[in-house]
Amino acid sequence: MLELKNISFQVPDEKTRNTKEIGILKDVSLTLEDNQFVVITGPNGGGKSTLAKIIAGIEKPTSGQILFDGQDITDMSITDRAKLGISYAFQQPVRFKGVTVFDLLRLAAGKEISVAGACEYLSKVGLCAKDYIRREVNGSLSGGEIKRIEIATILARKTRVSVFDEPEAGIDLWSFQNLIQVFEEMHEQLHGSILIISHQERILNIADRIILIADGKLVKKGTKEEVLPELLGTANAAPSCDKAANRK
Ligand SMILES: Nc1ncnc2c1ncn2[C@@H]1O[C@H](COP(=O)(O)OP(=O)(O)OP(=O)(O)O)[C@@H](O)[C@H]1O
Repeated sequence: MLELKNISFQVPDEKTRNTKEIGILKDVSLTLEDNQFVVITGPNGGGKSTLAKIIAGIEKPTSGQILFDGQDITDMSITDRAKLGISYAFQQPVRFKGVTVFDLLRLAAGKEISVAGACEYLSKVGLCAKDYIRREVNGSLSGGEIKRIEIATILARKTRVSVFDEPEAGIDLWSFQNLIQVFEEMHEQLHGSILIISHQERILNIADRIILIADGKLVKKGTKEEVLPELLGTANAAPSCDKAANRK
């Protein structure tokens, strides 16, 4: 079980020459139960990616505590969190020059896997495996391809907590349908928790719980029946222009 207790994240406000701070996350508490599928959604700039990075250990909260099975991991590095079983797929994945797709999948699996085994992960994310397995994970891959390869590495990793930041970004409609199935299968077969940041109603629809984050705060959490109607009802509301002022 992963618990976030009163997480806040502040950064210096450049507009005030760093004399003041901007609150990106404000006192966010949430629990990710074992085997639970949670989707975090909310308006752009609300703090969702920051929260995911805090879980992965990429950012450190200004205050608050993160517990994993009761162990305080707030000050733990990304590598140590990964060893504990927390994996994270970036909104914009990183490229690794000189490393092939096969190497990356083997590294992710943490053990020797066959080419056939690696190809299976690629097929799951809608890539024709033979076209990609020997390719380098460099700038020659398109945004959608690299995104799918990264999702395949998370599948290979089979960790206790898998965090995906907007997995749908850059993915075409056909592959998107596949992706939904991948997440459903992951949820059924993997004994771990899945946390997805998404704006897509179809991903929200397959979640056990939905969390709404806006303006750095946890605004609502509950089942899709509890959260979706209100969310869809407010989706057309005009965006606020005084967001920056509200953050203070
Ligand atoms: N290190 C930082 N310094 C300054 N501002 C930051 C920093 N990190 C995040 N922000 C700001 O905090 C806000 C929240 O960013 P974040 O990426 O977490 O939002 P998000 O909810 O994931 O948005 P989106 O839906 O657009 O991906 C944004 O306005 C962003 O510009």
